[in-house]
Amino acid sequence: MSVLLHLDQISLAYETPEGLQQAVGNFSLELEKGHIGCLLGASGCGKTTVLRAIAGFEPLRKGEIRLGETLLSSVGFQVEPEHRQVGMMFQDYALFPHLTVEKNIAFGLRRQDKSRSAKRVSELLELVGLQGTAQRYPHELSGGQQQRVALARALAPEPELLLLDEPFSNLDIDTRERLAFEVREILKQTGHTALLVTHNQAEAFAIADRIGVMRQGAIVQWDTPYGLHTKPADTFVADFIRREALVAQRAQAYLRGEAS
Ligand SMILES: Nc1ncnc2c1ncn2[C@@H]1O[C@H](COP(=O)(O)OP(=O)(O)OP(=O)(O)O)[C@@H](O)[C@H]1O
Repeated sequence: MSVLLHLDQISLAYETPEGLQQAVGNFSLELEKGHIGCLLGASGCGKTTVLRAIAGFEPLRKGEIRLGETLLSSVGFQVEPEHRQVGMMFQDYALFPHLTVEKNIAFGLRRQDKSRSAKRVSELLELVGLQGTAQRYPHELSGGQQQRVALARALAPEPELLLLDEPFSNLDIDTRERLAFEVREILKQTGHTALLVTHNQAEAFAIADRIGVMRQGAIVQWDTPYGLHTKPADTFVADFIRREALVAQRAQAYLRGEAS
C-alpha cells in the first residue's frame, strides 16, 4: 500500500506571554492510504496541535507535511486549508443549527449543480444510516445522530484525508463505543484515510489500524494495536496501556456495583 500522509520531523510552537513555547518537536509519521490512524495521549501532549497543522491552521517551525506527492506545509510555506483536500470532524458537532440535515451535508458541495449535490447527499445519508432525516434540524437528532451528520458533511466533498478531533467525547460511553465501530465500518466501506485524535484508549483500539502514543509533543510509538500491546517500545507506553486498561476494568466493576 502507498503512503498518503507524511509528517516529516515537524515542530510547532505557540507564542505565549512567557515567550515561544514548543508544543510538538521532531514529530514524524506515515499513514498509508485507506488506513485509520489515531494519536493517543494525555491532555496537553500536542495531539490537536498536530491535527491543526495538517489541516493548515498552524505554521511549521521545522519539517514538512505532504499528502501523497503534494507538499502542504514547510517552514514559511502553507497551502490554504480549503485547498488541502482535507476534511474535518470535531467533537462539538459544529453543525449549523439553522440548517436542515440535508443543507448541512450539502454545505461543502455549494459549487456542484443542484441535482448532483442532492444525489450525493442522499448517498451519504444512506451511508451513515440516517435516511428519512433530511428535513430535520440538528436539535431534533440525538448526539450520536448529529455526529453521523457531521461525518457525512465532512465526507461530502470527497476529501483525500479525514481528520477527527475527539469526535465522540461528548457522547455517553455506550454511544461512543458503538459509534467508533460504526465510523470505522463506514470509512472502511468507502476506503477513506483518516487520522483521529483521542485520549481514550478503548476508542483508539476500536477504530484504528495504527496508533501513535504521544508524550510531551513527541510520538513515542507508532504501531498496530497488537504491536502496542505485545511489544511496547518503552516503559512509558507499557504503563500507559496498562493503566488505561486498569481504569476501564475498574470503571466497569464500579458500574456493576463490585467496587467502591
Ligand atoms: N493557542 C495556544 N497558545 C498557547 N499554547 C497553546 C495553544 N494551544 C495549545 N497550547 C499548548 O500546547 C500544548 C499542546 O496542546 P494541544 O491542544 O495540542 O494538546 P492535546 O494533546 O490536544 O490536549 P487535549 O487532549 O487536552 O485537547 C499544551 O501545552 C497547550 O497548553
